[in-house]
Amino acid sequence: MKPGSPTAPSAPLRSRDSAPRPEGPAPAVELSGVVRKFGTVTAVDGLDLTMDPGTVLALLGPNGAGKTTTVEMCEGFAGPDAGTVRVLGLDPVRDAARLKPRIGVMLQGGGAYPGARAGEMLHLVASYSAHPLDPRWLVSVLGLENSLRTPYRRLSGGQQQRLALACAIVGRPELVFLDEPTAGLDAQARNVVWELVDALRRDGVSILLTTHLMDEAEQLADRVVIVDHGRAVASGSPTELTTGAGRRRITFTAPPRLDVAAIGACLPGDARVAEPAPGRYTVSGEATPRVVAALTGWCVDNDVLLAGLSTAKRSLEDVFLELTGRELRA
Ligand SMILES: Nc1ncnc2c1ncn2[C@@H]1O[C@H](COP(=O)(O)OP(=O)(O)OP(=O)(O)O)[C@@H](O)[C@H]1O
Repeated sequence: MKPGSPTAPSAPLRSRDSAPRPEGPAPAVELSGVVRKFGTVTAVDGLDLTMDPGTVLALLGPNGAGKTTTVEMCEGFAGPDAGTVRVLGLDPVRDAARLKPRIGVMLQGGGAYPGARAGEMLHLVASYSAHPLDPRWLVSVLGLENSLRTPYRRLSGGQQQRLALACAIVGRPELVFLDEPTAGLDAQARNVVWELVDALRRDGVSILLTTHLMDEAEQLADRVVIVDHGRAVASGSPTELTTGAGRRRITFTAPPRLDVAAIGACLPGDARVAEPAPGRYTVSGEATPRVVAALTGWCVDNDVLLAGLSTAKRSLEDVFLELTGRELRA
């Protein structure tokens, strides 16, 4: 949360339950070999994942990657077909009664009573908690003052999203699940949500969020797990994933179907060129002036005009493309 921000949370967010437990801190979330099938569709396919307490972990992946299914198993809505799921050291299905007071859940689509007014809903959810946050403070931070008397079904999509977030955190959970928390929000509302997530993290709350927005994952997460077809294809901090231990890579755009083997043969060292998507190329190995000169030299010799060339830090989108050969938004 930026200093001086008019929406800066000032109320204590820390869970009353967040003091170290005698048995030592269990991982906030631990999945081991988790499989979940729907008929012939394998939504989650052998997923391993460990999330440290007090951190923000983003599950990043395209539509249908298995993010929501994974989160729903953590929330105890369904058990896995194989493997184990542990949340705060507990089995979310078997130990649901012990776990529910310690977690907050923001569902895609809200999971609300359609006729209830926004203010009634928030106060109802707050009443389930022994030590809730002040609902008036949350309403103010999330800009919901003018929506309190509006029935849930009449709220705009963005207002429903913000109310769902307020309901997820009003009980001071130790761990919050946020499924696509900024889907459908405008830039201003998205920033408010990002700032609130940041404030929760600073107060020691663990947050598992799903997103298909690279900038959201980069901005919020301590650790990103890139998911595709129900599997983790890469994980690490945003910096680790985008810089690959500090190295910069060359990417370039040019007409599709260039002879990548021929280009690679002109480059110094063992650099290889790949075309993971039509017209988008990557060069393996570290970007150096000699590699750039050799690449542009090949273009001169072959009358190829580059549309773009970058030696900047890779984005998570680039990382996903390199790993899967597909665009993250596809
Ligand atoms: N209840 C269900 N019945 C049948 N198939 C399902 C069910 N829930 C999920 N699936 C399928 O499982 C796969 C993973 O879906 P899931 O919703 O977990 O992906 P996701 O990564 O959250 O996608 P999105 O970003 O679109 O929400 C998809 O192929 C989806 O169609």
